[in-house]
Amino acid sequence: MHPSPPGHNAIEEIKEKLKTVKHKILVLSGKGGVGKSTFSAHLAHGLAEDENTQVALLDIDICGPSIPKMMGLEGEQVHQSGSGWSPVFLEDNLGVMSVGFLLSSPDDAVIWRGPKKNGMIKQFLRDVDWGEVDYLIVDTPPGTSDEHLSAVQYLSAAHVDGAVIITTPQEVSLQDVRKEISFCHKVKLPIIGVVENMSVFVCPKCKKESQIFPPTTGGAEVLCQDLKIPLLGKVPLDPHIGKSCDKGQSFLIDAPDSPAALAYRGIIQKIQEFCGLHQPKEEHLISS
Ligand SMILES: Nc1ncnc2c1ncn2[C@@H]1O[C@H](COP(=O)(O)OP(=O)(O)OP(=O)(O)O)[C@@H](O)[C@H]1O
Ligand code: SF4
Repeated sequence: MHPSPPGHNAIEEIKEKLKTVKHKILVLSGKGGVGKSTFSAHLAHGLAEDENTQVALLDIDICGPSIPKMMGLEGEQVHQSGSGWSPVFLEDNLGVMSVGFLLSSPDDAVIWRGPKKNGMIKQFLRDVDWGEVDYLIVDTPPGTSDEHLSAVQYLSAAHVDGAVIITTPQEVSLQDVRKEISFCHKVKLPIIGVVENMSVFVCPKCKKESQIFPPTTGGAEVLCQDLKIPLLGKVPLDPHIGKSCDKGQSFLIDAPDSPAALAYRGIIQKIQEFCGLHQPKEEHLISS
């Protein structure tokens, strides 16, 4: 069952709070474990490499917040300011907010039920004091659950630019992407494009490409052609990505010339171009 649309006051408050945020990007995946949080973290790192760009990363994966660890911010806590919660700053121009900062231990399972989760998402959107921000990246929970719909509803009130959908080349993941795409159409969320993650393995010695997960149906490329959605790029499988994340570092800095870092950069550039070209539409609130 879908949650009812947020009340008029909540929408107005969120709209007011996010007025200082120029671009809002949702990162979605139908399946868990396909690399959505890793992508969100590196989108934030990549955009924040320009010190004149203010970037905010919001992790609303209420059941499995992994952003604090990936950003090297485990154990940090949010502070209450006069006008709301202050994000945790990794750099002067990169602020992070995660439900993980509210847990007493990283192992605490967050098993809140729908209404409480929705309340938490609303609170994040309404009460975090982001300040003047160029890009807000929202790492969402996997699936097309209630949390998604609420996040999209609240964010759509504040003009979302669009969604980036992450998948692996495997059919099980692509099937969920199709559902995710129809969900986006249903809630009138523009789709920036699809990222195929863990596409191939590039041998560090001879640079030969091997398909670890051979696509049976043509992978994301065919899906994007069929559904007339941009394929933003393919990120190869690189074990160093996990190592950088475990250390809370940017893989883009750790291995700048690797095929995966180059792929991330190409995708980030396309997202920047999309945000520059597309002005977010006027409110597209859900009437269901
Ligand atoms: N291109 C890649 N190459 C190698 N490892 C990767 C790549 N992308 C992600 N990973 C690894 O895959 C694992 C899952 O990634 P991540 O946590 O980002 O997935 P997720 O989609 O956000 O999962 P969930 O939705 O369950 O939170 C991590 O260990 C991460 O380091
Ligand atoms: S891809 Fe080439 S270098 Fe890499 S392990 Fe195979 S043969 Fe060796």
